[in-house]
Amino acid sequence: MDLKTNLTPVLADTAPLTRSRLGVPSGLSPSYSSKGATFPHGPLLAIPRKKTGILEDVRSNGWLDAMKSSSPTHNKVSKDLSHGIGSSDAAYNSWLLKFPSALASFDQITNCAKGKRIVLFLDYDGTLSPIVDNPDCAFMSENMRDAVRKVAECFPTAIISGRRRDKVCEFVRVRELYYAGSHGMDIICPSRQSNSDNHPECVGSADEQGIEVNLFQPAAEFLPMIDEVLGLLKECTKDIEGATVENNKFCASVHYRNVNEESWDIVGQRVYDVLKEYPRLRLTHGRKVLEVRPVIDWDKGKAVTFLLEALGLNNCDDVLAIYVGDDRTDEDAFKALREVNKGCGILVSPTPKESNAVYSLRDPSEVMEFLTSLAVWKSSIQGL
Ligand SMILES: O=P(O)(O)OC[C@H]1O[C@H](O[C@H]2O[C@H](CO)[C@@H](O)[C@H](O)[C@H]2O)[C@H](O)[C@@H](O)[C@@H]1O
Repeated sequence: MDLKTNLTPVLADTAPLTRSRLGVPSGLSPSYSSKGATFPHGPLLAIPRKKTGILEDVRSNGWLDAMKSSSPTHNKVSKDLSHGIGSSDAAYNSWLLKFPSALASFDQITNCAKGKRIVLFLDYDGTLSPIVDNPDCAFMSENMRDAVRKVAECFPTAIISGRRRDKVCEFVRVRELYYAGSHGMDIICPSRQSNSDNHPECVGSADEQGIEVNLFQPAAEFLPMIDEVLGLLKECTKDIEGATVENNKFCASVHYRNVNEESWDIVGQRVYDVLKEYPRLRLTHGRKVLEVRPVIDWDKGKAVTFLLEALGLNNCDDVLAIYVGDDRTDEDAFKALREVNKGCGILVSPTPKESNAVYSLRDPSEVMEFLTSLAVWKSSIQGL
C-alpha cells in the first residue's frame, strides 16, 4: 500500500477468498486441503437496507442467525467439554491437520523466520485476555503482561483491538507496543523512521510521555455520528436486561452476551432500526456483540498493512509478520498477510472454525506460551 495515495472510504469486495487464491510464505505452508475457506456469512456482513415501506426483520435478514453463531455460549462450551467434545475431540484433531498448532509447529515457524525480521500483531480480547461476561473486566494476567513485554523487547509488536485505543492501552499497560484501537481506525505509530509522516491523514501528536507520535484516524469525520448513534443505542436497549453499549470511539458495540437468548432478536431489531437511518454506518458481528461502524474501506487487515508501512517494513522481503487473533474481525488481518505473502495468521480457538489463518492456538494460555517461546528463541539466536 502506498501511504501517499488517498484512502477513499469505499467498501472493498467482501467475497471470501479460497486458500488456493491466497499466498503463504514458503515454509509456512502446512498440508491443508485445497478446499476453499468460506464463511457462513462472509467476513463482512452487508447491511440489509429498508428499500420499501415494509420493515425488514432481524429474523429474515440473517442477523439473528449471525448473532447465534457468533461464538459458543459459556454453557455450550462447558457442556461440549464435559461430553469430551473439547480437547480430545476427533473433529478438533482433524481440524488441527488443517490449522496446525503454532506450538507444535514452532520449529517450522522459527526456521522460516531465520534471517528475517519478525513483526508481531496481537488482538486483545480472547487472545491476550480470556472472554468474560463483563467487558470492563477482561483483564490480562501479570504473566501474560510479562510475556507481551518480553516479546515486544525482541520484535516490533502492535496490539490491534476493536476496543477504543485508550481502553486497550489501560488494559495492556506495556509501553513498548504500538496500539491500534477501534478495529484499526485509531492508530498511534512512531514518528521517527516512519513513512506515515508523509501520509495526508496522519497528524503529528505527542503521547502521554510527551514522545512524538503520529496519529492516524481514517474515520475521524464520523465521530459526531458515532456519538449520536451511541446515545440512541443506549436509549433503545436500556430496557433489555443484560444488554450493554460500549463506546469504542469510532465504533459502537452492543453486547448481548448477558441477554437471555429469547431476547436476542429484540436486541438485533433495535440495533437494526437505529442503523437503517444511517446509511453511512454498517454492522459487523463479533463474539456476542453487534458492532456499528463507519462504511469505510478500513479494517484490521488495512491497519496491519498501514503499520508495516509506517515501520518502513512493507516493501522488505526479509519481514515475517505474525498476527494472533480469535475473532471474525481478525480474519481481515489473516487475509491481508496471505495476500501480500508476508507472514501468517494464528487463530486462537478451542473449537474448529474456518479461517484464513495458517496456524492455531487453543486459548490465551497457549498464546502466552507461544510468545514466551518466541522471546526465548530470539535470545538464543542472539547468543550464537
Ligand atoms: O479486537 P478485540 O480486542 O478482540 O476486541 C473485540 C471486542 O472485544 C470485547 O468484547 C468481547 O470480549 C468481552 C470480554 O471478554 C466479552 O464480554 C464480549 O462478549 C466479547 O464480544 C470488547 O468489549 C469489544 O468492545 C471489542 O470490540
